Amino acid sequence: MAPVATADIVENVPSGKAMDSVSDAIDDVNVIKYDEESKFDAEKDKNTFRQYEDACDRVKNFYKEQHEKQTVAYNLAARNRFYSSSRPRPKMTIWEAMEKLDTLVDESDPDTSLSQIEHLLQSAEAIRRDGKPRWMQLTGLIHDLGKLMLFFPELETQGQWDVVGDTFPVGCAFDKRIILPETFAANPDVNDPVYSTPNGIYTPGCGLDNIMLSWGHDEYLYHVVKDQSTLPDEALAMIRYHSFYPWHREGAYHQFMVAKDHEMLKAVQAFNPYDLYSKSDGVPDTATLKPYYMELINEYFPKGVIEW
Ligand SMILES: O[C@H]1[C@H](O)[C@@H](O)[C@H](O)[C@@H](O)[C@H]1O
Ligand SMILES: [Fe+2]
Ligand SMILES: [Fe+2]
Repeated sequence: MAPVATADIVENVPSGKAMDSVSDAIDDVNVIKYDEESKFDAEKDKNTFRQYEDACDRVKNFYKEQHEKQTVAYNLAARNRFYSSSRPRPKMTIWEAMEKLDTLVDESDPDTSLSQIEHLLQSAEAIRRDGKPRWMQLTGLIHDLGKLMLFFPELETQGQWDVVGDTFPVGCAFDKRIILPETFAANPDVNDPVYSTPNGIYTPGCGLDNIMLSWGHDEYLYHVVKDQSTLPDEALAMIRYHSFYPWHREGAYHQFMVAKDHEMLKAVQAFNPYDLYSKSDGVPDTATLKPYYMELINEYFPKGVIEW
């Protein structure tokens, strides 16, 4: 857990008794209160988001390709490439990464016409306006930076289908609650005697850490951030599972969860409205917001330059 900027809180608090309330105050700024209603999405018309059956051909074709090609074999190969010790790792700061990502148009997304940097700032700003912890604001700011993998040739991404879009486990049956489920018919794993069973290669209660989620920007960024930042576990879960809608929204694959996953589910669900419904907010002014977020980045990424 990262140290909180305590200067303001600690000032003028000399006695031992009062110090207790200081640590209470520190906890308070860092903790998400799950029972507290989000003010931010109360006004949104949620039925206008994620309408995949009515989506344009660009989005439908994206999922057709993704559902056909995300196989166990492909996922193992992608992970091998990523973990290979000989892989040269590009180096850049978080802000440089945000600027680099800005040219990407996400083919899986029916809900935004804005650039990636604007989407990241919208998410972070919505979290900040709702008075959520600083680490969660930063999580909003960076959560999609994994899409940068498209620009790193050594990762050999195959197109957008192994970078963006919702995620789902491979190695067990594809659940009907994944969007456009009929498009899995063309995935060779549906004919595999093990991968096509409800639990597949996994056992119930094995924990989500042991499930191979379709390869893409969530898993990639999770691995980059977990060793190079001081962000808490909840932030790492928000990054790793934010596209896992069949799990966090539809309630699928719960048989694999362990106690920690139930805690993390609350965090991911608390994060989701800020990712999804902020897409209809106004366009943020990048230059004005930069100083605030640079400070936040420096707080949780002590190295400055990140190895991607
Ligand atoms: O189209 C979107 C987009 O690619 C997001 O970054 C991802 O997190 C969502 O799950 C997906 O539906
Ligand atoms: Fe995402
Ligand atoms: Fe996002």
